Amino acid sequence: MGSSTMVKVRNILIGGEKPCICVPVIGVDREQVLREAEEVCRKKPDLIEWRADFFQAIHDQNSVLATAKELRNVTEDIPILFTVRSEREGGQPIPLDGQEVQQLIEAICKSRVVDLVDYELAYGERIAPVRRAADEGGVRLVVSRHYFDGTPSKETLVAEMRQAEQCGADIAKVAVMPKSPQDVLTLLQATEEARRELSIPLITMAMGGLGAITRLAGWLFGSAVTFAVGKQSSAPGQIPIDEVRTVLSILQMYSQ
Ligand SMILES: O=C1C[C@@](O)(C(=O)O)C[C@@H](O)[C@@H]1O
Repeated sequence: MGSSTMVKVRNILIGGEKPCICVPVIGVDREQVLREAEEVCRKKPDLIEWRADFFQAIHDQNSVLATAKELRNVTEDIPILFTVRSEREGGQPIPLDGQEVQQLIEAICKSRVVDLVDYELAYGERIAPVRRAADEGGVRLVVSRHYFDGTPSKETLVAEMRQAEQCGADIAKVAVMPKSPQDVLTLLQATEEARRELSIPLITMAMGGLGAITRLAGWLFGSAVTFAVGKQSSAPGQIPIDEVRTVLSILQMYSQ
């Protein structure tokens, strides 16, 4: 099929000709989140990710919704991706179980204060109701899978992106932790194959130092978004946004 579908979110196009840069915000409370967001917005990322698993009041839905609303005022037209990364996939320990996370994500979708939500492929049957809530709120759904301890086979990675699409994802995302240059190639090959097969945009990265190349050149293989550091890093191997932007612009200039 080939990834023909682009996802338009506010003023940006995900899966278009240019790669998008997403910067995480990982503050632990309202003040930190808003201050960090103000600071990173000055660097003009294409997207902001609120990693709400770092937020200490995550158990208090009203507080999460109120902070998301304030974040919206800070980021203005920069789209917000709302993520509660599970501990098993590299996130912070949080006092919510699977059902409570689902309820929170659905509430966030329906509140319409964010533009995209991340939900893990491992949640399985819970994805369908989240998809419906996303539709209700006009929110885009990113279905993700993270391997913090290694890199599965290319076939597994492609199958997971395919499964994400079948579950109704608007965007499929996979992250791996390479232990060798071969693992980095596996991630890039899986990206390139999935790009040819699937119709939704992909976000892929290899983490850590070995994987840094994928954060800079992954879009040439089909990764539509790269995560970069605005103020604080949310995963190993992320590179500061200004440096990512410089390299992307050089690659874009000479890869036409
Ligand atoms: O899924 C991802 C990608 C990421 O893990 C990275 O490696 O850049 C960073 C996370 O904040 C984000 O949710």
